[in-house]
Amino acid sequence: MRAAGRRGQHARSPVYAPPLVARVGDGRLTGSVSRGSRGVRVHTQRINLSMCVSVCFHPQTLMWCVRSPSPSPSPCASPAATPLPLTHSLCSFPYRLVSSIPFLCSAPLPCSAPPRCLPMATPPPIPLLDTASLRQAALRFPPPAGVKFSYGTAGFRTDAALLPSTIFRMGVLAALRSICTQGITGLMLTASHNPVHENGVKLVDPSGGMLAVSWESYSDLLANAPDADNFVQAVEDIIRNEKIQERGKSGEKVLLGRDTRPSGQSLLEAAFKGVEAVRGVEAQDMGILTTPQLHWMVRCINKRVPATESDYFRTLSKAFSTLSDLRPSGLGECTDHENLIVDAANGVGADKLFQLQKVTPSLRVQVRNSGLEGEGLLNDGVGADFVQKEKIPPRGFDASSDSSKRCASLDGDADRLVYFYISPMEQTDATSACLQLLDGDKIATLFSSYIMDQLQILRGKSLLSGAIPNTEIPGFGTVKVAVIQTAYANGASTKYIKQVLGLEVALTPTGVKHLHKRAAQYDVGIYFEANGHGTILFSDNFLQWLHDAASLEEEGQRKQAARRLVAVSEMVNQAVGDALSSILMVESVLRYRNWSLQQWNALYTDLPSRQLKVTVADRSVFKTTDAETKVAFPSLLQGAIDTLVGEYCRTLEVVMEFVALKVVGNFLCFMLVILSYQEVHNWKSNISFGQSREVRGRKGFCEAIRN
Ligand SMILES: CC(=O)N[C@H]1[C@@H](OP(=O)(O)O)O[C@H](CO)[C@@H](O)[C@@H]1O
Repeated sequence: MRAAGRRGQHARSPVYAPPLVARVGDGRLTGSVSRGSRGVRVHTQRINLSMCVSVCFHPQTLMWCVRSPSPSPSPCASPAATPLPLTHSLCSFPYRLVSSIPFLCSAPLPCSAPPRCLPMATPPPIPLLDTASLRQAALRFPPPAGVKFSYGTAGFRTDAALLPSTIFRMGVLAALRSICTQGITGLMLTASHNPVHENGVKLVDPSGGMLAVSWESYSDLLANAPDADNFVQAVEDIIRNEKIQERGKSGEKVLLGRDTRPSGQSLLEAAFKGVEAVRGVEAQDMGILTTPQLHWMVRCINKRVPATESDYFRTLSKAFSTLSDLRPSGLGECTDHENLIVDAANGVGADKLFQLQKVTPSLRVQVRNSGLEGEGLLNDGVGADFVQKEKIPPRGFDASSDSSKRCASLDGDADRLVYFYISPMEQTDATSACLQLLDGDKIATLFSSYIMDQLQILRGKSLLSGAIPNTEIPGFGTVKVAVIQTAYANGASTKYIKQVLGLEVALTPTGVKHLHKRAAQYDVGIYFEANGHGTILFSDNFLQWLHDAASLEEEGQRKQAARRLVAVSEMVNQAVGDALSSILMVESVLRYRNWSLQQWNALYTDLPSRQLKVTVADRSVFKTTDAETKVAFPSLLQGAIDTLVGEYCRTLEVVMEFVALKVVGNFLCFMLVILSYQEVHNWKSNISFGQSREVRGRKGFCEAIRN
């Protein structure tokens, strides 16, 4: 908005550094203040309101005035309206002062007649975009020919060389999302567990969670626009569709993070250019981070709590110490004298673990596969995905010298965690050593049993009094607790959680966005995918009660249990699954129980299973239902799978749970059945799974499922 004052001695000299922010209706009004010959003026940067206003500040009376943009050069010619005191809530208008500014200046009253507020029928459009420069910027990042981008379970992921246009465009989208939600968003450059030559992008909503599902189609739309003109058109469509023009405030920002991939730096440039192509939105480089750290920062910054990387480490470390201090007496010394050996997948988790360890001396960790020269490539024969799928030790681990040791694996961006140990050869019937995997399911049961213990204490019951579903706690009421899993969960874990812990288990499709959303419906929602993604969520209501109980209860067991749960809520990432905070949680629970990995593993025995992955020409052909446990299309497929499963059940005497079908949307993933796209298309004419070329081409279907 144009400043009204004549240029004079004081014209445009800034008076206040702090930004001035007033909330107006559902928009926010932000401006800087300067002193002109007519007094002190507030220059608004952006207004998206049902009425268009400027704000001026009456220095002698400490008054605010709000007026319409003047059609004449002299706004003071407008009829008078009563100025409103600074401290006034401005409620005669739909205005609320959200931050006041210190009064520093005493210039003369600017106008003889204060201006008035004048509603305007249609606000003039405030362009977010300079379409010409957006087009110009987009021209610098042309999309690769013949590539179709598809927003997968958690964003885009492909060969890094193909990504600059997509990253630029996701920068634009993250900026639009920031304006639309009036919050700070995030953009993480990572391809997680995928090979080092790939990269990708995950977008973070102001809640700290994944990008809203309703915006995923915009991502596809932008990423696949064939040229700059179509891209600009698509951006304008989104702005219109989401009515973004009317929502803007200032202070919109996108936090940018990246993992250690070499392609990260140049893709970061593309992301910067994308964000800054949207007027008024700032991009802030947060440096090299784990994916969960960026989610955590976005969540915290939007909640106005300290959100730097040091804050992250400090918060985790403090909660870990609290849990150590609250370890029940009488358990004796911890059995975990040995270091935990962590395979960091040659990724970002290694350095972050070093940093965490610096502020958490009682965490005894030895890091391997840290990505240093000579240690190997990111995710190559190492990391949580490798260990979980292959069930063999990662590179850098030796079956004999590391046997029985406490080990864990992260993935490349440290949002997955699995634990494992290698059984000594004499304890296995095989000729080679056997890796004992403690995957996301085992972690979920460990966490759930700990949470249930604490609830039992809060309930005033003995820990031995058995399963307590939906615990009634004096002073709070019923605490709704559930464990959220996907179709990949091992049936033995589900049975244990339901029957031994007495907890509800909910199934959702694969992808953190689904599990997280479901977990948030409970007072305590523990979610984990078998691959090691997961966390524990607490409802605001229950957390508030826990805080009160932790401070108000008399010294005793109940107070301790409340304090433990508060510490858990601070240590375990509330935005997304986080391998580093999950390590601290696992270590805390093992210390609390004085358990070794072997004792933890003995909670239940996994049913044997094998996961097979088949690349198909077009995964979108396949539709699943019942949280991905059944094929809905092609329609004959499920019947054939059932028949085949039935046959193998008979011949191999395998249990039904072993052969349940698991299908995932990102690629076609069967726990058991192998088929190819071509075969699905020939389905009606001659398909017989057991005889298919793919099946014969491997070591054989029977052998595959026996492993
Ligand atoms: C944040 C997120 O949703 N991550 C997804 C994604 O894992 P990444 O570790 O982010 O690659 O793909 C997995 C397999 O499809 C799925 O299990 C998981 O939930």
